[in-house]
Amino acid sequence: MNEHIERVVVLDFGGQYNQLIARRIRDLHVYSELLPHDTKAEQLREMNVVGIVFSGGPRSVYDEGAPMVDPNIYELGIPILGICYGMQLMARDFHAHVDRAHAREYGKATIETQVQTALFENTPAHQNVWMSHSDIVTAVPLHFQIDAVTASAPVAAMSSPERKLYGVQFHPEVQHTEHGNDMLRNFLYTICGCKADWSMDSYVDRAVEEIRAKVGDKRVLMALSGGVDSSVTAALIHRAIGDRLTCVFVDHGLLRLGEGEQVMEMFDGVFHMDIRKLDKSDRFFALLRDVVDPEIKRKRIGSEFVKVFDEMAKELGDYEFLGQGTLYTDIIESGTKTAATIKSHHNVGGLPKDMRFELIEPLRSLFKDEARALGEELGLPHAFVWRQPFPGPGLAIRVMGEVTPERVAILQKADAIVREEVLKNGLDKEIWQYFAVLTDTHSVGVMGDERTYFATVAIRAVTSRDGMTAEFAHIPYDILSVMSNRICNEVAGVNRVVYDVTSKPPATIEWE
Ligand SMILES: Nc1ncnc2c1ncn2[C@@H]1O[C@H](COP(=O)(O)OP(=O)(O)OP(=O)(O)O)[C@@H](O)[C@H]1O
Ligand SMILES: O=c1[nH]c(=O)c2[nH+]cn([C@@H]3O[C@H](COP(=O)(O)O)[C@@H](O)[C@H]3O)c2[nH]1
Ligand SMILES: NC(=O)CC[C@H](N)C(=O)O
Ligand SMILES: [Mg+2]
Repeated sequence: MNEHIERVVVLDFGGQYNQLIARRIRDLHVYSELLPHDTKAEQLREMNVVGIVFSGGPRSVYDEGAPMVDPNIYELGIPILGICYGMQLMARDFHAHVDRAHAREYGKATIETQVQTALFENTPAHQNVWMSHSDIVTAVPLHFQIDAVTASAPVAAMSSPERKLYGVQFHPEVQHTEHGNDMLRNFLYTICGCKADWSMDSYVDRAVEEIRAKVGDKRVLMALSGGVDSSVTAALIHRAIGDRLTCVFVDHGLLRLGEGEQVMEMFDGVFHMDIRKLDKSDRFFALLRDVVDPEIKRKRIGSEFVKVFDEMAKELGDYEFLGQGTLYTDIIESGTKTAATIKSHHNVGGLPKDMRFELIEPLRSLFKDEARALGEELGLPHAFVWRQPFPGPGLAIRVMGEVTPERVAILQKADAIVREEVLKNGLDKEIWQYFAVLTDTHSVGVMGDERTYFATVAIRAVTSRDGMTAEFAHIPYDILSVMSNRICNEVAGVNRVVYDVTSKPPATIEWE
């Protein structure tokens, strides 16, 4: 990357949305990248940085060892936007007070702007934003002003416009902050004076070149699930190295009803590459016997996947590389040096430490919508690119408690009904993911004048753009009612259906 290109740097305090901030800025045609929070002011001065963003983060600013910035950064005269932890840090550094866990705010909040600063230009005085914090700035530092409040946050936004320092308690980078993109645009163009001189080079060409350079004349074994990310990755690797790519699709017994066959059918005739399906359900069920802890489930599945690939590689000959459709979302949720572990995605945090493969993951800095755009650019059929995401550990993380073939079979039936009804009613275009969860709760029911004591199924359906934040989908009651009736009537062992009405945060999309 050309050092002289104008850039906005995001200093990383370990927040879940950090890469998303950089991504949103790049979408606005300004080059942006994430750097460690302790990057020196001197280094920034040499890099043609025109704006700095302090990201959010899981820590509290007064915690021992809480991540800090080089104080000289405030002397650079470069505009700074502090987001959440970033604003709290700015408040602390200028000697204002931050209260620990004063008012927990997760999800939607309404701010009322007090001062129409450059950041809020062309946005309404009352607007919905997305919050995810428990600490709070209670008073602004000297020479700062309060720009916005919410019902529970006395300082939802603050600034010192002369010094070009701005802070917001909410997250402008997430889709659910209505005018977040306008605020980022204002920050870039009005406050930092950016030129809009960046556009994503042809990602395909660059990725193909990188794969060729890394793999040389060797071969790649690709973990293919039939999902969006691995299909796009396979197409990309295939373009780079042709038939030195072998794809392996593992049926771990935790797939949705009929999925094993459907995936192979889908690929047939579209992908002219070597694809093998392996039936390993016995092994995975044996491994999950008695396991109820979600993190243990994920880790066991992740390492078993790699074992299967390892055996396959030995059987087929000589493979040093493992291709995976890992996205940035999988990496951040699995935890990094500064980011907390939310859940270990099987393909990242679930990988064994002594794995002998080197990984090829060309999508690892992308978000889902970017992966989809890439898929379209590669000419993949619409049905591949717009499938709803399905997690690698499959139904194991949608069966609360122990995973047995019998419980998975119950879930498969309930889940098929949810999917059928969503498709029948044409809701699949607006809903990001829709599925059933088998809870570990039993409850009393009455069926045919008899008492039952059966399992509860939860329906989960969310809207989202990239899976980082989500809102529960507003499925009409009459459709929910059909789903509920059908599940209780058609799936033996279920007598109650509930609808999950939580957003992410505070919940996640999957239940485990
Ligand atoms: N059943 C499977 N067989 C082989 N590889 C798998 C399987 N399930 C997941 N993987 C690997 O793990 C990666 C991550 O899974 P993930 O579900 O996030 O991606 P995906 O299945 O490719 O796309 P989507 O998010 O649309 O489901 C996949 O890209 C793939 O490389
Ligand atoms: O490949 C995957 N391996 C995993 O271990 C995993 N866990 C969650 N997901 C998917 O990631 C998105 C975000 O999910 P959560 O809100 O539940 O964290 C949603 O789209 C989830 O379906 C996974 N995908
Ligand atoms: N999302 C964040 O940056 C959270 C900041 C801080 N840990 C809080 O709870 O308020
Ligand atoms: Mg998947």
